[in-house]
Amino acid sequence: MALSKETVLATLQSVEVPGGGTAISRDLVRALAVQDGVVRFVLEGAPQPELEAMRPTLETAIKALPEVTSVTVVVPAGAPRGFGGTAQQSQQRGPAIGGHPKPQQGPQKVPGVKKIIAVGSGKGGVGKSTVASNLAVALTRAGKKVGLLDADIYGPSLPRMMGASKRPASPDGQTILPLQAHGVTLMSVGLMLKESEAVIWRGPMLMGAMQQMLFQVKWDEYGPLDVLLIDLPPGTGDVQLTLCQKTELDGAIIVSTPQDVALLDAKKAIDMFQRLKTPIHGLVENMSSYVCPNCGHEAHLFGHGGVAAEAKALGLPFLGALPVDLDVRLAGDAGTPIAASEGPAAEGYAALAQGLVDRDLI
Ligand SMILES: Nc1ncnc2c1ncn2[C@@H]1O[C@H](COP(=O)(O)OP(=O)(O)OP(=O)(O)O)[C@@H](O)[C@H]1O
Repeated sequence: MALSKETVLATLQSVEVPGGGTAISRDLVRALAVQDGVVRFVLEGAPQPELEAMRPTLETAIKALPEVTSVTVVVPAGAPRGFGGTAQQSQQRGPAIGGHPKPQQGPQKVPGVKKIIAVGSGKGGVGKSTVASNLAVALTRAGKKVGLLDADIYGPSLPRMMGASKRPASPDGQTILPLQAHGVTLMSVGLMLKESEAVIWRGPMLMGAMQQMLFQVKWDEYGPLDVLLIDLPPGTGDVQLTLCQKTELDGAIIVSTPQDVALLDAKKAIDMFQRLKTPIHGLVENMSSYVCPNCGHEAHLFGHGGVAAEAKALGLPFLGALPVDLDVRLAGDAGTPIAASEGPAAEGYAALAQGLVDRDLI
């Protein structure tokens, strides 16, 4: 009888590996290929020395199968640290982030959260995280209990923008306790990983991480949330899809600059949400205009009014225009969003927040 994938998986499941458990129970096996007696797979999801230590055990076990002619087990160089491990290890260093998504029946509510709103953009660098962090603070100032999840796995900037850098605690090695900054309950993949780790993840790892960020984080740690804002990565990839499939998403806000290239990508993001049946709560034009602080001249660096026009054409609400403002950038870099201060920029965000509250979206 020809060697099957199931036989190899069953063998891997039966062998205890150094560090405890099996490579299957610890979700360490990726890209298993079995063909004509040749077995190949990748070991990923635990510290590299641990993976190297278990490689010979696994190779020996697979080679012992009668139909096997060769075995190749690959441990990628620089495998992420801090994933996987036994329950005891994971309790010591906090929960493992990333891994295959767990089976789940349909979209589920996130415990302790009334509404979930995604903040997305098509293009990167248009100010999505700036808008998400400031909107979170403005909504908090308007009396709402707000959570903010940084799902921008490839460039998590919310810890810096919100002035939070502590690694979240996990008393039982499973539940993750979010941080609190400027009155906002905050969690970011960036707080759980070393800077270079997430960028090497493939789709399933990203999807697993998203699922954990939604369901393993104790979002009501500081009281039940009226809304959880999710800062998405730019584009229309695995994170966006996971979010729409795993949770009951109440709506999405799309941020764009008025520039044609940004708008083109924003339309793709809108199309994706519409196809996934997520209501679009509205569009925000960021970097809409620039008023020279010296002479008062108003310039339109990236064009002007394009997002409002697009919203009208698509029959979607236009939520507001936010100018290019040096203070907005400096405040973000300093870890205190401008919405936490007084002045015209903070008022712009307060108006954006109030508009959402008035329409009963939050
Ligand atoms: N209205 C604004 N005025 C001045 N600077 C801004 C404004 N909006 C965003 N910025 C600055 O532009 C840069 C990019 O913004 P931000 O990180 O919010 O964009 P993003 O769309 O989330 O990017 P990414 O694609 O990396 O997630 C940041 O340095 C931010 O401070």
